Amino acid sequence: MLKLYDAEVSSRLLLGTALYPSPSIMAGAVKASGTQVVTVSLRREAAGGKSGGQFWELIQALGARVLPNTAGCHSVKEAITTARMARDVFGTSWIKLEIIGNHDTLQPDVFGLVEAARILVQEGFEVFPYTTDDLVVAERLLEAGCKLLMPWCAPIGSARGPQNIDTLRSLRGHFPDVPLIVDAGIGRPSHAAAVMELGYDAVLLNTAVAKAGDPVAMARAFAKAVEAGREALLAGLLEPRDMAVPSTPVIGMAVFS
Ligand SMILES: CC(=O)[C@@H](O)[C@H](O)COP(=O)(O)O
Repeated sequence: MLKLYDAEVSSRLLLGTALYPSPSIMAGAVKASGTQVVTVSLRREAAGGKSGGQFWELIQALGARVLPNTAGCHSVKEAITTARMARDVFGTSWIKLEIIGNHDTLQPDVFGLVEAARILVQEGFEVFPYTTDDLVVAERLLEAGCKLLMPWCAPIGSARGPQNIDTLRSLRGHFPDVPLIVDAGIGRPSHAAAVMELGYDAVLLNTAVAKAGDPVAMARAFAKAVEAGREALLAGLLEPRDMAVPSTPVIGMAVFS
C-alpha cells in the first residue's frame, strides 16, 4: 500500500481528467486504470455551467479520491487563492500545487512553489508539489512541510519520458522514506515502468492516456506497466554489467571429439 498523507492506496497510478475526447471516455479510462486518485482542475469546475456541473457529478460517481490542482497558476498569490477555493469546492485539504514559471516548457517556478507550499501547509493543506528533479528544491519543499514530492520527468504534455534518469535516481536515493511520484512527461507505459523500476512510489499522468487513440485501452496498459515496474523492483533487478556473462554453465560440459 502507498500512503499519501491520510490515505492508503493500492494503485500506484494517479490519473488526470483533462483532455479526453468525451467525459464518458474519461470515466472509462479512470475505471480501466484502477486508479484511486484523480486530479481535477478547479478552473474547469469554477467555469461552472452545464458541462462543469455534469463533469463534477461524473467525477464523484467514479469513487476515486479527488486531488484538486492549481494548474494554470503563474504566481504564489494566484496559486494560494486557487487552493483555498479548491478546498471549498471539493471539500478536501489535498492540493496539487503547480506554479508555472516558464510558458514554453511549463517548468515549475520552484521559488514560488516553496513559498506557496510553506503558506499552504501552515493553513492546514496537504500539499502535493509539482516540482523539478532538483535535489535542493526537494529539501526546501520538505522543510516547508510537504510530506511527499512530485518531480517531473519531462515537460507536461511532451510525452518524452524520463529525460534524466541519473537525477531521478539520485533524488530517490536521497529521500528513501519520502513518497516520490513522477508527475508529467510520461509518454508510454515503458516510461512508467522505468521510473517504477527506479524505486518511485507512483506515477501521475494525463496526456498519454487522454490523447491516445484508445484512452481506455491505454489506461489499462499503463496500469499493467506501473504494476510490472513495481513488481520487478521488489523482485530484485540485476545491475547492468560491462562484460558478457554466459547464461549457460560451461563447467563440466561434455566434450565431443
Ligand atoms: C494531470 C496533471 O495534474 C498534470 O500534472 C499533468 O497534466 C501531467 O502531465 P502529463 O499530461 O504530461 O502526463
